[in-house]
Amino acid sequence: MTTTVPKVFAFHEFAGVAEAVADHVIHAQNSALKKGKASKSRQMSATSLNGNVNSESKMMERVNSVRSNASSRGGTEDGVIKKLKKDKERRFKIALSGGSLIQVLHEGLLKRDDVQWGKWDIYFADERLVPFSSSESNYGLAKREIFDLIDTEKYGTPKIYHIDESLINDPQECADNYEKILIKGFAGRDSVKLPMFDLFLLGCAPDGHIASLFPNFQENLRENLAWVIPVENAPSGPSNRISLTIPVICHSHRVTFVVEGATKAPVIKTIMERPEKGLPSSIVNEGAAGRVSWFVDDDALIDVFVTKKKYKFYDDDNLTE
Ligand SMILES: O=C1O[C@H](COP(=O)(O)O)[C@@H](O)[C@H](O)[C@H]1O
Repeated sequence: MTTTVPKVFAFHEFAGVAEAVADHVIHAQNSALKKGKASKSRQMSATSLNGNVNSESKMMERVNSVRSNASSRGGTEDGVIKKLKKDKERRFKIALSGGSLIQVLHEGLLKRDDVQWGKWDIYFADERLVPFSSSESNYGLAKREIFDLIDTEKYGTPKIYHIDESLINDPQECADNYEKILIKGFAGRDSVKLPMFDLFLLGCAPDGHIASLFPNFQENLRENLAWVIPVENAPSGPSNRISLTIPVICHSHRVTFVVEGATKAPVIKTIMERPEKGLPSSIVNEGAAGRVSWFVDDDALIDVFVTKKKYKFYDDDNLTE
């Protein structure tokens, strides 16, 4: 394995991590929805064409502007309208892990007013096979700490894709069922080899597991066909789980780790300094090279030799990506 160094953003305290992670997530959202200045002006034209503007002259002005923009770019008016419709239908596809990440998102995201929750498709990186009401359920935790607290009147309702709770006693069946849910959400297995998330959010436990991929479970780490696998006899936490696989994680547009606390410093040291040990995170750092970021507090970086970056908040008003 070669040594690929990911971007590591360091923070003095938890609040700093939460705010920066929220900004990073919203930037990923905005890029996915193409909510830049260019698309904003296109959206205005779309509104006019949908008849939501009272003044007829204003509407004609915008229709003409769409026409002239179309012809100046060598396109047709029909083509532009189709594109406007496509822009409107675009969704932000995100995979969430459970554990401490949920508290980070609770702190950071709920206070932002630029989260377009109604355009989010939320999947889970992994799930512990316990009832949703258990404090150990990833979906259950995210529901209580985030989803139930969203002002849906104002921001819309996200589509949430969780496991089928009735299958928690059968890991294989549960994994197969969740894979089917992904296949449906990502346009079918025949048309896409792997789903592509706009953003895949991961934690990393002190024992090095990410999602429900554990360091010594080599077969799981090598899985390259299934999108979702059953995990049995997990060495920590609930023993039965399902997990999205390494190829799915690495195929994402952005892969982001969020890690805090001194108990994680030893594993972060191994990940950053000894990639040849092949911990799950090191495999992802390598497999998704160039698309991986780490948001880590200083406690988790004690004695870790790595280049730390300062996170710069985005100004998405100028987003043209
Ligand atoms: O078991 C799990 O643990 C990891 C790491 O959790 P953390 O609390 O140490 O951040 C988590 O990312 C995963 O979703 C969960 O099932």
